Amino acid sequence: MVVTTMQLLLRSPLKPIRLLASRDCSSYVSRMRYLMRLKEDDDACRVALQSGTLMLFHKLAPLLRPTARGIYQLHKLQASDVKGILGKLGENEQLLNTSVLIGCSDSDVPQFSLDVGSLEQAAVEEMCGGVFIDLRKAFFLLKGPEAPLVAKGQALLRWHQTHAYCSATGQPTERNQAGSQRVCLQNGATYYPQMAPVVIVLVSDGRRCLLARQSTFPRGMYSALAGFCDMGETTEETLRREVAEEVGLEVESLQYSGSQHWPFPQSSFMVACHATVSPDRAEVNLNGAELEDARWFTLEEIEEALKRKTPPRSKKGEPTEFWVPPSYAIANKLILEWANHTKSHK
Ligand SMILES: NC(=O)C1=CN([C@@H]2O[C@H](COP(=O)(O)OP(=O)(O)OC[C@H]3O[C@@H](n4cnc5c(N)ncnc54)[C@H](O)[C@@H]3O)[C@@H](O)[C@H]2O)C=CC1
Ligand SMILES: [Mg+2]
Repeated sequence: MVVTTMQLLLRSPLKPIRLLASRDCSSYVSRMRYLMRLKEDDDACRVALQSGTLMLFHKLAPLLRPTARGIYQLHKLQASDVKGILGKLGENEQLLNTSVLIGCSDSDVPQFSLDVGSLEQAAVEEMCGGVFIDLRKAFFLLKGPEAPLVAKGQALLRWHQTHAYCSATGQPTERNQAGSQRVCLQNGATYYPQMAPVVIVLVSDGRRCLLARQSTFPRGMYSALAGFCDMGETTEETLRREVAEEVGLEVESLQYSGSQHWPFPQSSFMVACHATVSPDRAEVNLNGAELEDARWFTLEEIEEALKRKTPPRSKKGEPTEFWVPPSYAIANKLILEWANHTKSHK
């Protein structure tokens, strides 16, 4: 059937998305109100910093702590620990005030992140018993809620490092204590941290799913198709355009799956969907300028790839086994959902 008009169907539009309820709803509300206050009240935020926990970064690489062979955790420090490190390494204690507020733990402890890129990396690592690891690698090592926390911490620090000046006046901007905004000292314009909206889509023909790779991806890794939204586009329009541009296919239906903040390249807001194409109109016509390869994968191939929890190693010259993004990446969630759905309908 030739699709002449936009036939993108959002299936089950009224199906509710269940949120993980906290054990005590009122404590969730009070935590959110507390965070709101810290963003508005610089003095309260400075007090909170003294009793909060800090995640350290060095030139945007997070500090992790090895806990057992191959197992790492985010290394969280107290303000007093950080002051001690700054003092021993001859750095002004005021550096602590460049921390940014990230959140609040379930036990009501405010969480901050701080970049100590001005200090010698090895010296900080030795004093903390940790190691600064590139964020992409850290995503393979961290489990549970630590990965989104570290992503948020890094993204906010990066935003401050790249928004020191007003884009209208060229004059310096000044941050509030929480780091939730910056204001131009000349014209008073307020800047807030931004994310670029991206649609990520796992296309299926009912039997197989379509994954692609860019030449910059690590060897052997394939992911779902993704693309930035153009100004004025809806999610559906971006999805339809990106699939057409990148692989020359026309999608027939889509279903929303979830969303995620992704700290690369400068903070993206990923909107994840499943989409279908007709099996008799599934021939890929690759846009070689954007993608190195795009292929249909069977359920068996996907199940094998999902078993690999870390990037496979291959000897020089040998082809690398096919693998998919780490479990924290929303692409992984889409692939897992597709595999479970396809298996249950076999
Ligand atoms: N969390 C996840 O599971 C995954 C996340 N991603 C992310 O999705 C993002 C978008 O995917 P791509 O295929 O690269 O997008 P894309 O297909 O739109 O192509 C990227 C190109 O779009 C242009 N562009 C337009 N607006 C842009 C903006 N705001 N920022 C940067 N470039 C912009 C640039 O020319 C850039 O080279 C990537 O940055 C990647 O990090 C991609 C796959 C999986
Ligand atoms: Mg793309």
